[in-house]
Amino acid sequence: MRTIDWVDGAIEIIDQTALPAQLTVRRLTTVPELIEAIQSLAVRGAPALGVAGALGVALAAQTSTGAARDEQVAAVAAARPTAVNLAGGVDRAAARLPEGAAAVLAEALRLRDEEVASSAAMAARGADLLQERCGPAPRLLTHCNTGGLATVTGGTALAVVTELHRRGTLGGVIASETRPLLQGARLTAWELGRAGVPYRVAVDSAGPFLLARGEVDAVVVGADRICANGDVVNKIGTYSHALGAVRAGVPFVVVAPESTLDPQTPTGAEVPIEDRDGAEVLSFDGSSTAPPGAVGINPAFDVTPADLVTAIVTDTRIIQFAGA
Ligand SMILES: CSC[C@H]1O[C@H](OP(=O)(O)O)[C@H](O)[C@@H]1O
Repeated sequence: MRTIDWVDGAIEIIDQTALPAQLTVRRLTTVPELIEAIQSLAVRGAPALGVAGALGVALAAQTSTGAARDEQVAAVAAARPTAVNLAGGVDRAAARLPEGAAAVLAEALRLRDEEVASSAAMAARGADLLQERCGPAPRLLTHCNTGGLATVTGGTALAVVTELHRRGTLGGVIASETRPLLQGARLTAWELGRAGVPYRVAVDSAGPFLLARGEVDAVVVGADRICANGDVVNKIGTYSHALGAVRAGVPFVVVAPESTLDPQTPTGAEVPIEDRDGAEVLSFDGSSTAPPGAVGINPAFDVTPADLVTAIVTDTRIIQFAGA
């Protein structure tokens, strides 16, 4: 099942806010509906956002013209600031606007198909690397959600996990829950369960201690933007796991398609970090967890400096960092 696709003239997505309780497909027929879905994380994950951005341009080209269309295109690109794929997907499809709506859609569908192929390539390349570096049955820690739900299908870091399971060489996997929106506990757990992969869920702050206790052979995560110097921008909590990995002497491996590399941005210091509503921190499953008057702080991403990264696995290469 694809996380996002173009079906009969509209965008269809799996509504990730309803998982794991309900598997719901939503049909988006207007650009404002798409923007709301992006901002509420009904559709999320860097590669999926890239395809959403490109299909958003196709939707704008199909439903509006002139300045109104251009405003809608700009609004899609600005829906979330951190994952480079979103604006990248918009730019790629928008370059075809002079050729007409059909050309825009064709470009968006090419991007969709490229992301599908990228997932398969990263799965094999990443599994080979981890087996080489960590022995025949690596025990992994992963953060946030990087499965098919974060892409079109297949995933990035989680595709490596499921590939090792398919090979019969996965020693185990711990998914950190990923507060406050629980992409790990809700989405990664759901995907691993469906794939028949045994897993355990840990609170985010347990990661460094589990590493210190020798329970993890490698940390494997995705990315939302990889800067020119190798700094990795990813879900909040990634940096803590990287520090724990280096302290424990185990590899910290990032799995991301080439479309997430951003050579135009020199370092992580220049990346806009999405600050989400603090109320997300102060509630759980719809119930408030803090007293009236509490104020939440809610950066959605952090920056892992390149010197903490062992390797970046993309769909076409492995970038090794000597420092780690
Ligand atoms: C394979 S990219 C997944 C990437 O996106 C997530 O962010 P969000 O759930 O806010 O879209 C997280 O950073 C994942 O690593």
